[in-house]
Amino acid sequence: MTLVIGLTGSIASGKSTVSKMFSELNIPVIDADQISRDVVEPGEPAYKQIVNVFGRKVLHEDGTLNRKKLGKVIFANEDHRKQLNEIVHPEVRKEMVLQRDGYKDGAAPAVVLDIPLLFESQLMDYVERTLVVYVDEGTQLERLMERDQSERVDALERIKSQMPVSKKAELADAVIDNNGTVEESFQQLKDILHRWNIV
Ligand SMILES: CC(C)(COP(=O)(O)OP(=O)(O)OC[C@H]1O[C@@H](n2cnc3c(N)ncnc32)[C@H](O)[C@@H]1O)[C@@H](O)C(=O)NCCC(=O)NCCS
Ligand SMILES: Nc1ncnc2c1ncn2[C@@H]1O[C@H](COP(=O)(O)OP(=O)(O)OP(=O)(O)O)[C@@H](O)[C@H]1O
Repeated sequence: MTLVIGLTGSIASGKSTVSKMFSELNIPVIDADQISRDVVEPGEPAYKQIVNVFGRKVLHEDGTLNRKKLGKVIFANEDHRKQLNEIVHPEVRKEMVLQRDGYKDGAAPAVVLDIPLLFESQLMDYVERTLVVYVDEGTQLERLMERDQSERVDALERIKSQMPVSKKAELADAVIDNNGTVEESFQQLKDILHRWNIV
């Protein structure tokens, strides 16, 4: 049986970093962020709805989505964020389920759904176990600003648009404390997967 693991956390808590560790262990990862990029490509249904709702101001000259501009709009305004989520999330969920079911009862001992908004979007029924990558707020802000070269106000807007990662850690079946080194987090992951009889 293939165990379906929901990997989540908050922005810049280290989900992608832990996703890479799963790949190193030959455990497949389905990345909701990547799917959310695929479904807004020009010509996709969600792309047309985004242009209808937000206008061409959120597009580059070449017609592709200006992610920075759309991000500014939706992280500064909850109503706009809800409008975008209503357009994109159903398309992401459809594709995620398709990919997940392709792995079930396959050879892999587990498949991972990397879903940033797993708890906010109440997607716990899509997975069997939840794993949260935890980081304290100060480290989260520092790493986010460093990675995205973003301003403090923009980084804080994104962090505040999600459930606090400390709350997610309380809801999770297992937690990786990612405040230390990447190696220390990798050891925590292996210990959890050993407990779950995956490795
Ligand atoms: C607004 C967009 C265009 C900004 O793109 P950008 O390349 O700057 O960010 P990216 O997509 O890489 O997201 C980075 C992180 O932001 C956070 N985030 C993204 N969208 C949201 C959202 N709607 N609500 C809360 N947090 C979000 C997540 O932690 C995500 O991992 C993009 O984030 C988007 O399309 N969001 C709506 C779809 C969505 O909710 N995706 C995240 C979960 S599937
Ligand atoms: N243990 C760690 N030590 C130092 N830096 C780290 C650690 N874990 C992650 N990072 C760095 O912190 C930043 C955020 O990590 P990552 O991109 O994995 O977070 P994320 O949760 O996937 O973010 P997002 O929600 O935006 O997808 C990256 O630049 C990453 O290299």
